[in-house]
Amino acid sequence: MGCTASTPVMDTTDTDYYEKQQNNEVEKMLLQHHQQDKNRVKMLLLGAGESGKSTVLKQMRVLHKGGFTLQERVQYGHIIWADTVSSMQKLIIKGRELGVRLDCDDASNRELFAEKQKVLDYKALDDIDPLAAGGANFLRDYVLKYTQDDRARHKIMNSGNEPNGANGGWENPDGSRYEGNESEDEMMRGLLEDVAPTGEQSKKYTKTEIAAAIQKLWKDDSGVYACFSKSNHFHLEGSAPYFFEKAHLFAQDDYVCTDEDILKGRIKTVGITETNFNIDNTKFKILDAGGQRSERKKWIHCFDDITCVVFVAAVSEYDETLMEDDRFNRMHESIMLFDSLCNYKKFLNKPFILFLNKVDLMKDKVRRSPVRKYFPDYNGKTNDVEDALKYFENLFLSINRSNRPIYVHRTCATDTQSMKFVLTAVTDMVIQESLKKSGLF
Ligand SMILES: Nc1nc2c(ncn2[C@@H]2O[C@H](COP(=O)(O)OP(=O)(O)OP(=O)(O)O)[C@@H](O)[C@H]2O)c(=O)[nH]1
Ligand SMILES: [Mg+2]
Repeated sequence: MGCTASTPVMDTTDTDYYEKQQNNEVEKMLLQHHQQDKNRVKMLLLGAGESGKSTVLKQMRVLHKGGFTLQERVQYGHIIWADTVSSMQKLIIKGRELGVRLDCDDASNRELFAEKQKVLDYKALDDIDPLAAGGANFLRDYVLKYTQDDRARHKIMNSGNEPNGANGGWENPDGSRYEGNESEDEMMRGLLEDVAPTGEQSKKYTKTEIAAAIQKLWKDDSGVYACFSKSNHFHLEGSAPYFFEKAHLFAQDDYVCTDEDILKGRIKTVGITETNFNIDNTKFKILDAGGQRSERKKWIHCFDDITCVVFVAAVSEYDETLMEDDRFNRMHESIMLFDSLCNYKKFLNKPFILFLNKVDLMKDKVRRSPVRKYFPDYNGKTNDVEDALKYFENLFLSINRSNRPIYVHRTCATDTQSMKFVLTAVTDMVIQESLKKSGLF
């Protein structure tokens, strides 16, 4: 008698059987997801606040995702208009504080004097839709950035809370989240009372008139320009000159922002955003982290399974202080951050890329602001951008205590043409590296 191998017979009437089947399916799916995730390139964009991380990500979207939605173009239109007005107001107010003589403060210069009055009276929040501009996050950032009212700043800074997440929820000091709306709305209303317009004043002028006044002050008031040259002493939007030049367009209610406008515009990143790309048949997940101090405690949550890190440092900021603490030099902060990330044990065997960003602004800056004044051991030529860039590049590289090379690129993140080359070189290198690691190359 032959012997046959017996196969266990499943009792398909058993309810356990169906449960086991389902579990197997779920496990299979999880495994597949895990496998897919392992094959995906996970690139982290890190660096201090305003260094240009989100601008790099925007360029990736222009190159690989066809750019921006209409909703984003409208949102940036509102934000840029508010930033245009507030930046000019700030130049006038800071000019006085810094002792810069403004032509528009001279009552005998009637035209400029009147234009200044219009700009100072105008309340940008009157003419924009705060919801379309980003809701609670926009309003809070607006108040923090521009109000001259210390009470409002103080109230926010000491609230112990930070809005985070798309709907503007707040993280409590103990780490729990508050998503509620009522008291947040109330708080925002309270804050805005401190800075909000009476409504009456603004309505005296149209946006077109205000745009014309801004452009006149920018072009004809030598004091306003002199104050701009000292803007390393206070916080001013880096793209303010661009906004002033195009103020007449941003003043139009139906103006739709171009790609360049969006690249020049700024929305601070809150938390960590994830964007997926398909580049040369490789899936990229790019994580863009908010760089301001209060945001950095969230970084650790995305450090696992990283393929590579792109560290963005704004080299033009060697003579500026932090928005969040004006006692700290921005470049020192960036170097300190680079030190801890480049030598962080989880990143030691990962490709590490350094973008020395804002080289366009650096070129203008070295002519008027000597590097040696802020970095006494700088021994390159004064006013020489190449020497200054080399100095900062060496400074960053000297911090690397690992054996792996750091890939350095000098970038202008707002320039699509040059970024196309840089980003292609970076993604090619990362794809090659990950193929080598997976043994496929
Ligand atoms: N001129 C110039 N402006 C730049 C460059 N890179 C970024 N910017 C501008 O700098 C501002 C800040 O850039 P973001 O990309 O928002 O900075 P970030 O690092 O994402 O900042 P956080 O989200 O706060 O961490 C924006 O207005 C950009 O347009 C550059 O290379 N040149
Ligand atoms: Mg950002």
